Amino acid sequence: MAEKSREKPIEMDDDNFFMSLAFLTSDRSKDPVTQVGACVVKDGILISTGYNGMPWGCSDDILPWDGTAKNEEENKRPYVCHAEFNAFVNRGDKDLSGCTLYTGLFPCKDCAKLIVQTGITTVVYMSDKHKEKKKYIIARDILEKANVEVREFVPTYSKLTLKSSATQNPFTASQK
Ligand SMILES: Nc1ccn([C@H]2C[C@H](O)[C@@H](COP(=O)(O)O)O2)c(=O)n1
Ligand SMILES: [Zn+2]
Repeated sequence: MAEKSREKPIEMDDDNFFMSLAFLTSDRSKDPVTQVGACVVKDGILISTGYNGMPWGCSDDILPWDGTAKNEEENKRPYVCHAEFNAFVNRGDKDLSGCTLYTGLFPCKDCAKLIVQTGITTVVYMSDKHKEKKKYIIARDILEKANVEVREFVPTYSKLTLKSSATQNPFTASQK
């Protein structure tokens, strides 16, 4: 029987791998506007993941996600646990000092404070779409003042496909 030809497995570096994992994690978020995923990594080993969502036990359907409600308390935004926050909570009792945080969206000021207090030393982000907003300007300042290394992730793959077959390498990636 002729052997099936297989694509050569790709060797994915940490940044591409863990940012892809952050994006895969973000898929679990119920926020129809912005799905954010984050993961915490130490020495190339995954410690924890998180995505944005309502606090445990609070229904996803009681408040509007789109920010259209007049009163702040009727909007989802102040209630949502951010992806980074959830990644910290989900770590259990693991020590985060010296870890790298991968996040799809630049952290807000509250998550920036947690980044510093947990001892995370590097933040890798993909989008900084809120950079003009006060809480993100403050976040950048907090991280800078606390000497946390912050860098933007620039993907080196143009496409990453996840196939649902357990018997094959489920990833195919196209190099740029
Ligand atoms: N670094 C971030 C920023 C935002 N989020 C969450 C919070 C909301 O569910 C959603 C969108 O926020 P917005 O863009 O409307 O300010 O993303 C997060 O998890 N991590
Ligand atoms: Zn946040």
